[in-house]
Amino acid sequence: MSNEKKQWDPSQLRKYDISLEQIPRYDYCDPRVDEIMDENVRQKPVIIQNSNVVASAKKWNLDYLEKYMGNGDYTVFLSRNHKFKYYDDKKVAKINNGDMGKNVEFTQPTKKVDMKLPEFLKRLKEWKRGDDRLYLQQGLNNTVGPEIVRDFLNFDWDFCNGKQTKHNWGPLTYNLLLIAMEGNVTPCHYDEQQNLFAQIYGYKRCILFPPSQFECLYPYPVYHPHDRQSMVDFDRPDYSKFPKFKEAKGYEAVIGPGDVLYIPIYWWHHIESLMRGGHTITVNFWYKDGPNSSISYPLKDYQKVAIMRNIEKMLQDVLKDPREVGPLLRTMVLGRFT
Ligand SMILES: CCC[C@@H](CC(=O)O)C(=O)C(=O)O
Ligand SMILES: [Zn+2]
Repeated sequence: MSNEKKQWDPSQLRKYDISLEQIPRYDYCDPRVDEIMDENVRQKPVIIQNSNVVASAKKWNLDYLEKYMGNGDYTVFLSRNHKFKYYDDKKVAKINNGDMGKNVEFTQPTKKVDMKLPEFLKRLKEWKRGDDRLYLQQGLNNTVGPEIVRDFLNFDWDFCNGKQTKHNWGPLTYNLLLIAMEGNVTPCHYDEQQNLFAQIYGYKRCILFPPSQFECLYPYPVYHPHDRQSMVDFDRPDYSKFPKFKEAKGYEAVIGPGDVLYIPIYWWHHIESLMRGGHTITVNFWYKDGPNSSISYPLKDYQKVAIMRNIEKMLQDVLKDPREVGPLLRTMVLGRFT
């Protein structure tokens, strides 16, 4: 892991026992960027350097944001530890109203609150060991002030739209503004969207795995609120429950201001704000997948993940009790397809 910029030190990275190779970095105009992103060839992660995707947000430090973000209520997650594992509210509700039977429980690992930006920034500045950690994760919408809207409109949309068209992505669904405390971790998960992950301030370490590593990363069942998240705790992996995690092979990079990391759809990613690196600011660009013009065989790994998801959903719908899904699949497969 080269830290060519000397802006950070390997001691600021959390230690994991995972085999990792470097994610390549190329200038935004280098043809290899599109070759790597090409969905028909590789669709692998790449760091796009020196683009102007979010150049208009270079001035987004905390004072500027406090001054111009406006008076909206922003979504902030609170966590008792450094992890901010995503959960789906709708799936929590289904469990709480007994849709999955009485034997399924779920404890939310983080608390989602609405907070005005000045309060968030005050808590960030006054934070001391033992306090809840905070992570602001807010869709950029019309609650932000006119200066922020102007900066947003001045993102390099030609570049983003160019990638969307060239790589047959679907519509842009979301731009999420992410303001993290140093050391915050978003644990390993995949999203069903293409992602241009634009780093604005501070440094984030990103660990990615291809969809083919599905069986090494043990995602929660689809009905579970932690659907799409890995069940493996990278800090303390339970190799008896998740033996194949030992075989996981990933990619990593540390990204800084001006870097844009392309996270391909269905690729697993674990993202951490460097320890002792101060707060970080990121804006992501989530795009739905485009229409599959023509299905080509063999199917791609990520398409097989989508198929497995649909099978799980269908079984869950008909069986109702999640405890029956495993035994039925074992009956169907063991001794017949193995
Ligand atoms: C809520 C989104 C968090 C982000 C990871 C991170 O920056 O902590 C991510 O997972 C993504 O952009 O897909
Ligand atoms: Zn994600």
